[in-house]
Amino acid sequence: MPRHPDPPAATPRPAESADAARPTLSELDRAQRDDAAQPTVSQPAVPRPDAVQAEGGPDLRSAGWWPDPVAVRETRIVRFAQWLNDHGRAAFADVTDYRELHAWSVASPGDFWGAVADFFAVDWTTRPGGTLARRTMPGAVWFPGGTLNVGHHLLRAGAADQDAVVLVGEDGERTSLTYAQLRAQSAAVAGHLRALGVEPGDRVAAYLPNCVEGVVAFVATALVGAVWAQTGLDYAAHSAAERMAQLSPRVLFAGTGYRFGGRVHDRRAEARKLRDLLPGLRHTITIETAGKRSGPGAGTSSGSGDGGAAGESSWTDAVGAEPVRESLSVPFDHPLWVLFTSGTTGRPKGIVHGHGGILLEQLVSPGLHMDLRADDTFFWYTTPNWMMWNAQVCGLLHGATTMLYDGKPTWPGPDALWRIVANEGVTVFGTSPGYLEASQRAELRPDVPSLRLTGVTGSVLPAGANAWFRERVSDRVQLGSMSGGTDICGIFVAGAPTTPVYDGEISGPALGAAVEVWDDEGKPAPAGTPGEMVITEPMPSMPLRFWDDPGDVRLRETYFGAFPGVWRHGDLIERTGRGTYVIHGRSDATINRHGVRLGSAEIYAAIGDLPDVADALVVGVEEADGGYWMPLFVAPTGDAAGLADRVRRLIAERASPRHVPDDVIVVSRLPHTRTGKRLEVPVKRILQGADPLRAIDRGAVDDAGALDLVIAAARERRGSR
Ligand SMILES: CC(=O)CC(=O)O
Repeated sequence: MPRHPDPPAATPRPAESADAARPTLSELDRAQRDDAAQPTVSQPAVPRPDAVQAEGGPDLRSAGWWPDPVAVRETRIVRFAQWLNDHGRAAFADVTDYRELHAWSVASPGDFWGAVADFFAVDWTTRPGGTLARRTMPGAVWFPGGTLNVGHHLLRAGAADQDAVVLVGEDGERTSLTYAQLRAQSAAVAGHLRALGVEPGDRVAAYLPNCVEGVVAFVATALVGAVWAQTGLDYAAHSAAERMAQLSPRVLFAGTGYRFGGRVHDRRAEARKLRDLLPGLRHTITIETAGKRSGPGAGTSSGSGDGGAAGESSWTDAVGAEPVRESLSVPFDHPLWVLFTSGTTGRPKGIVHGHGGILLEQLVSPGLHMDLRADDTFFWYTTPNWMMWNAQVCGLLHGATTMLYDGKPTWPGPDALWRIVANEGVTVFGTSPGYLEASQRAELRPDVPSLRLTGVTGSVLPAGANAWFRERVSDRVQLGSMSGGTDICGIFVAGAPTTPVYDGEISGPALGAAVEVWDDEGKPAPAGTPGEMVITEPMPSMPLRFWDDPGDVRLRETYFGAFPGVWRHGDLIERTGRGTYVIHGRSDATINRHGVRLGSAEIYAAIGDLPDVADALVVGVEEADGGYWMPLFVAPTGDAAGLADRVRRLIAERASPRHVPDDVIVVSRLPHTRTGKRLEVPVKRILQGADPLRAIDRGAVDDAGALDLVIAAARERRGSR
């Protein structure tokens, strides 16, 4: 297979410098197929001020944030639209009009993704023979014949002496690597993997906290064409094995400990347990992470490195190995990593993504939607268990500095993440709605002058959090809510530098995402009516397959079972009259009370700023006798006297009397997935009679004791009704 020459030392190439002399991917593609024969999709639009006035549309004064018309001209998304016009690939009347750009991106997906590859100067080893050779779902064929390597792209864009990765620990310890160091270390670790006998397509597992070594290990794995799979070090060994044993990894990178909530958690024994639970494992590379100072006997024995049975080596051995001189060029659809679903419904499914699809998605989502550039410091609070870790590392594609934090977001106080933003000069910051709400409850006033964009994802951003952000953080900084998922390691709906932000709404469909809202019969739902979010055109980062799913049976069932040929994502979503979106929750957790569909998000939003509610969880349970029960669990911040009545009153006032739950049950704490998501579906299933051990993988829950509390409290209340 051809290889890229010497990628670890590659000189960064300026992005957006496509070679005009070569045939463009769209030209190649047009020769292969007739895009015009394909159906186009109806397009939602995000209105501009002039357009809105002309159409007598929504009152723009209700937009909480509006793009600066001068500043947008400098954004990458506008430069992309201008570039499309200049190269005759599109003919936009207004390059700052997001609606036009989006409509084009989904009417001609092959042209769009091909243009992305050219605009960002994707470094093909072998140029593909077209862009979208088969436009079907599942089974789309993207960039046939093209070969490349994501690892090479992660290393090429940053300046040698610029920080590539910075880790801040809970204790304030700071570790960093420049791009030159990242290149050198990942080439060496790649050499170590090769010396251990790792072949393209072999799996490399990681059991690590957030650490710079994890980034190096991932890049190294990609450079040799092996497949990365990671579970955070906070998972118990058997839960990590439930994910990774499916893959029979050859090599395991294992950390020794992590910090969380002011404590060091020594994980050496757990790592040893995991090693014994992975069939076919040949070698473990131990990385001394936060547990290194926690006692004697850290498992760092310098080992054989010979690829024999159960060898061991240290990180020092790995970075001291003979470096590879080149990355392995692999086909567009060569597997890059396996991401796992959160495991809240049965055994975690392994989602396999490819080099080319992830590269393109991660050029678009941070590069165009977040305007990420080489001079940015990009910090998204995440754990290695969540796809946002993968997305954040892809900030390297843009030459940015990627910030990692290992610890609790509210330790030693609720402002922990804001302090990192301030101290490190973070320019693009990502967090969860929950963190913003906690900041609001704590009445913080973060002083973060470096910030120019904040993103949130993971759950629904209530309108109150937008207003708080404007008043207490900045009215200059765009606060963009977005939603996509592990399934594509990317976004379906999001903001962009050219779109306004309306409180509690997501600004529009993401580029390349043909988002529609359908009713249960598969007909488009009118604006203002919640329905299923569907995607009607293929995207290159859709899963190549699920791990161990012969004939793609589970993959088809998961995404294409409801509407053949159309991706049903499982989100209950509404398109507003102005073309923005409101997500009401997961569609399988929808509350359907006496025929009225209610989104749990409206209930959370109604009580989100109540200072005495720390957390809430609502479910709707269809009962065996045909009845319907809707309990709301609340965890109080302090004294719970009178809380249930206050909660009921507020929901009736701010949502509607229909949203008032049948019961408000106060519990001391609530469970989530380890990525911070509410456990609506498993709790509902358990209350409907499912076996708790089958309804959820307890290892995927942050506090399994809290889950038991919720179930016991619910049963007790139901018994007394
Ligand atoms: C981008 C996302 O949608 C992240 C998530 O919620 O998993």
